Amino acid sequence: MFRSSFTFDKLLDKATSHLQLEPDWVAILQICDLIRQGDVQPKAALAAIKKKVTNPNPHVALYALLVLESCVKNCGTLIHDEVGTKQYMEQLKELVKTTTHENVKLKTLELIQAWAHAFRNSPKYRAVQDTLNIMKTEGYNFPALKESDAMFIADTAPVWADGDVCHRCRVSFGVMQRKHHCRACGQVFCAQCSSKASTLPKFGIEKEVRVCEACYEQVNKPSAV
Ligand SMILES: O=P(O)(O)O[C@@H]1[C@H](O)[C@H](OP(=O)(O)O)[C@@H](O)[C@H](O)[C@H]1O
Ligand SMILES: [Zn+2]
Ligand SMILES: [Zn+2]
Repeated sequence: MFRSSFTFDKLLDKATSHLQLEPDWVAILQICDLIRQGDVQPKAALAAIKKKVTNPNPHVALYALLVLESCVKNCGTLIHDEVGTKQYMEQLKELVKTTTHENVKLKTLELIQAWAHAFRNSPKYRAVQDTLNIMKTEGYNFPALKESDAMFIADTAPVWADGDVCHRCRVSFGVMQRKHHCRACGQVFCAQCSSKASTLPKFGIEKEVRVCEACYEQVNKPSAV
């Protein structure tokens, strides 16, 4: 886990370096992979990204907004649950109010509007639409909506469940019996019931990650010809 968060920080520094002449999409998508694979916690990732978004250097801030945009597009519920909150939207509204860089302001307005459209049928993320409406009444001019900005990948790995016993064999967790999570179904298992690994292309996970016995069978069963 430590190595992954170190990798995450390195990738974020690289993706938001003011020395970049253009977006480093490889680094940006690797950041999304780390989040999707559960290698870095969404809260920690977003906190690090927010620090970069509020960086006084406009290049760093703008690249950080691109990272944020990609995470929302590619990491699904894991990220939406954090970004779609009143608290997070207030932070973005504050950025629009305080930034002295027109392009940072414009990009942030663009994101708020795209997310409000993307989450228009999700009461859970009501705070996004509310923020858009409030800012419009406060006189902020939003750019024209680009439908493509509001298109997110549909399938992302499920949020991890919690539990005191293994979802498969019911053994109780403790000091000698550690919890593990299957990246495919999100359930919690003992080591014996989640000892296998598999790629999960349907969730955009290209590296082998921990899966439970049932999901391993499901993902690797020979497809019916
Ligand atoms: O080893 P621990 O200190 O118990 O921490 C556990 C590991 O981080 C597991 O990662 P893994 O699924 O990749 O094993 C994770 O699924 C559990 O939720 C954590 O409790
Ligand atoms: Zn078990
Ligand atoms: Zn599973």
